[in-house]
Amino acid sequence: MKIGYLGPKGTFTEMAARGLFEIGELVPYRTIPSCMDAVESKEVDVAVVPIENAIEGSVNLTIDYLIHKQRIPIVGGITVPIEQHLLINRDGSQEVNKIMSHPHAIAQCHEFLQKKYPDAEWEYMNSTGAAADFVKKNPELKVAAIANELAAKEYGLHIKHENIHDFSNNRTSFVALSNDSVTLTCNGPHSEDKTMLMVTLPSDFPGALHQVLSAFAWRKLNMTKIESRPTKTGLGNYFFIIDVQGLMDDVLIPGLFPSLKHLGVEWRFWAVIHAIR
Ligand SMILES: O=C(O)C(=O)C[C@]1(C(=O)O)C=C[C@@H](O)C=C1
Repeated sequence: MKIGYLGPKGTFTEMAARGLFEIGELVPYRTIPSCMDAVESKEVDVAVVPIENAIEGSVNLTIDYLIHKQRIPIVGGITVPIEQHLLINRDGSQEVNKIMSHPHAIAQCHEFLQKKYPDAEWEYMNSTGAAADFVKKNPELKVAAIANELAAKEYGLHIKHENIHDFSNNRTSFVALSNDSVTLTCNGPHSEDKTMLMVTLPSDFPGALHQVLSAFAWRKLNMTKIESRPTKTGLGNYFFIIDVQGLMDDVLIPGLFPSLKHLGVEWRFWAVIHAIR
């Protein structure tokens, strides 16, 4: 089995892919969309991409691409603890005037950067691994990467500052996308199993969202997230992403759908089965 992931080597997504699948060939892609396109063109059997970070919230690129471009089924998920380090070249300067990383990784370390490197420039990269790769390839520059321990090993970089993320409970959830049924490193139900629903209201009228949420409430469905995203059809047009605890085969979630239909709501759902870490 070929597993596409947001590369290059040494990203958190690689860690997630290794946690989700015991066997398979890992194929790195430069961006989240190219990784998802590779599933549709059958270059790979499955793609692993980040979907939500505990500090920064949703990975909008993944959600929007999943909804507007490639509606690939979610076949699994995993949540990975995120520990960020500041990496520099072993043979390079100890001085740092530029810090590179994925935007989420930079945002997760704002306090540290403000305190330790208030004058350093930031440069956003496609992934933490891409930043580490750049630092490795440019020893003459005074650059550092925010990335993980795997990247430090992979690119032979020195950890100048360890655990620089501002909040200790930093975690990111990743999903596996595939048109086929795949075998996950997963055994039985998990407390983080959830169903993700995309809900579009029939029209904008007072209480429309309240009516939809009532259908969840009286079934005692535990919503763990609700978020609005633009439909991209015009200013002020939004749909909702709703996460509900439990899987589709639970009795209560399928029972929700007739009510949504009655309210004229359009919906789409994905079951996110979590691998055991
Ligand atoms: O850059 C990486 O290593 C990724 O896997 C991407 C990503 C993200 O999209 O949020 C994943 C986990 C961390 O939160 C930082 C970056």
